[in-house]
Amino acid sequence: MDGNRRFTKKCKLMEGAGHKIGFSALMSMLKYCYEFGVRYVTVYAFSIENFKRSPEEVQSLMDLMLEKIEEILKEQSIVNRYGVRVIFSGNLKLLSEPVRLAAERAMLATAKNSKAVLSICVAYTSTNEIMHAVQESCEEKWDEITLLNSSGAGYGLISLGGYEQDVMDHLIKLTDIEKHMYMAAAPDPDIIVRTSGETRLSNFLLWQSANCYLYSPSVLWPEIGFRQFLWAILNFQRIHFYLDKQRKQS
Ligand SMILES: CC(C)=CCC/C(C)=C/CC/C(C)=C/COP(=O)(O)OP(=O)(O)O
Repeated sequence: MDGNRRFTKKCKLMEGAGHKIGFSALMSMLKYCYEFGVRYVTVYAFSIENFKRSPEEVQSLMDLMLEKIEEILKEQSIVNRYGVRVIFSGNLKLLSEPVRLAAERAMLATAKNSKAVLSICVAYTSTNEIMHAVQESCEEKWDEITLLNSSGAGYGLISLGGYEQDVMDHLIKLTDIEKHMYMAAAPDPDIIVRTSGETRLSNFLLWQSANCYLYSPSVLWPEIGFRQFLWAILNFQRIHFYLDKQRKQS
């Protein structure tokens, strides 16, 4: 959701206004998604890098987050109207207690919703997610790892699948790591939309985006609307249709 501060400057608004309008833009985009049958949406709301911003800005973003979490829990909110399960993904221990508790409350309150999943990435970076998943996988198999070390057997520790899996037994497999990803509740994305014309992933879903279509409209996030939503879907379908045709011909 790139370009909220630039939108504030561009429209000469009060500090923080761009992020508030950005939240409304998010609600509109979610409505389009759910109306058109997109069941999994993941948003990059606050990265671990964002903690390096000025304390005032971090505080104001956290206040906004808190206010908006309360809003999405209301009976008539988009989340409840469309039966959306909300998941906060990231290193939630880095959040202040009120925000972390509100996030946990939101996850609990929507846990039984089953029509769609909204993953909100906060205190998130992809490299942190991967490190966390590898550490959890090692911890899970710690007894076996120590046994292996003491026996001196020539086994591999981590397997990424493929050839080496045939010739060696491995304790930690790709599926073990994936199960511990913050993103485990959602399938890999088909489309990543990054506004303001940026084509970098900036440490977002690096593991999950291997086969993903990146769409980067030039609008700032608060300006995003139905036109960009439609373009994202149509371009994705066009590329898929073309790749399918190529595959059938070869
Ligand atoms: C509950 C919930 C999901 C709340 C989300 C609210 C929201 C819109 C958060 C966006 C936060 C953010 C750092 C966006 C990037 O724009 P930027 O600040 O980096 O702006 P810039 O790209 O112009 O510098």
